[in-house]
Amino acid sequence: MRTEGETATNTDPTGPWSLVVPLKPLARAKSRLTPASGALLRPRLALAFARDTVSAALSCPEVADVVVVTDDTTAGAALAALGARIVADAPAAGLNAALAHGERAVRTGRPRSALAALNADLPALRPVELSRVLEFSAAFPRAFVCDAAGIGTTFLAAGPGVELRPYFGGPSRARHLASGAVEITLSGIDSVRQDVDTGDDLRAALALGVGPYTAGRWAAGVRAADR
Ligand SMILES: Nc1nc2c(ncn2[C@@H]2O[C@H](COP(=O)(O)OP(=O)(O)OP(=O)(O)O)[C@@H](O)[C@H]2O)c(=O)[nH]1
Ligand SMILES: C=C(OP(=O)(O)O)C(=O)O
Repeated sequence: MRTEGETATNTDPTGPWSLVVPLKPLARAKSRLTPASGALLRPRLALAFARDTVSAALSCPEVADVVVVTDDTTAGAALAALGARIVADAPAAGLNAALAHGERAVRTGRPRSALAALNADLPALRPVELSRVLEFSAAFPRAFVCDAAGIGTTFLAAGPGVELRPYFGGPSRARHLASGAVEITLSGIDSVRQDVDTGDDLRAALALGVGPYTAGRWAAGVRAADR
């Protein structure tokens, strides 16, 4: 594990980043949130989280493009309107297959691109914090950020010409460490770590300060017009 103060092995700048954001169909997304949100609000919150995540990512000066891998047409249209490129989840074989598919889509067009996977459930994501993570990651072949719970992963980066090799899902922090990826232990990147799976996670994200889509959706709840 490397910390902020340690010497990096390669300080070459990697140039602009491509981010791959996976998103499950909204009808199935964020199922663990149902007890806190109710069944009607849950898919709308899942979309709001993705909009805030993609919007913050696109605001980072280091980010050249954001590729969203999803089969959800509603989410695809909403995220394309923000400036993301939408790629169908053609493998339909789960999260890591979707990320590998997104990686191929990026590298077909930009073979030497630095690339990172970023979960779509980071509604408090702050561009300045993601920028720090990208800058730090640029020094290593592969690097990751563990989630707020300290068990999973919210971000995994691969430098130019380096395969992403994602091992997301459940206790992925240990798998990413075992795979040789460097854990990013920067302080002050809470917004990059705060994924939202449960009601407690949502409360933590709201306390950090969520983006406008999530704030608006949470405040409005499920309006009569949405039913
Ligand atoms: N394209 C794609 N994205 C996925 C898939 N599975 C999970 N994701 C996305 O991967 C990220 C992390 O997934 P989770 O935190 O487990 O989110 P989730 O699957 O919606 O949550 P739960 O239903 O509560 O398990 C989120 O952005 C999900 O939308 C998949 O099979 N395909
Ligand atoms: C996708 C992951 O976990 P979760 O489903 O708990 O967000 C992960 O952390 O790799």
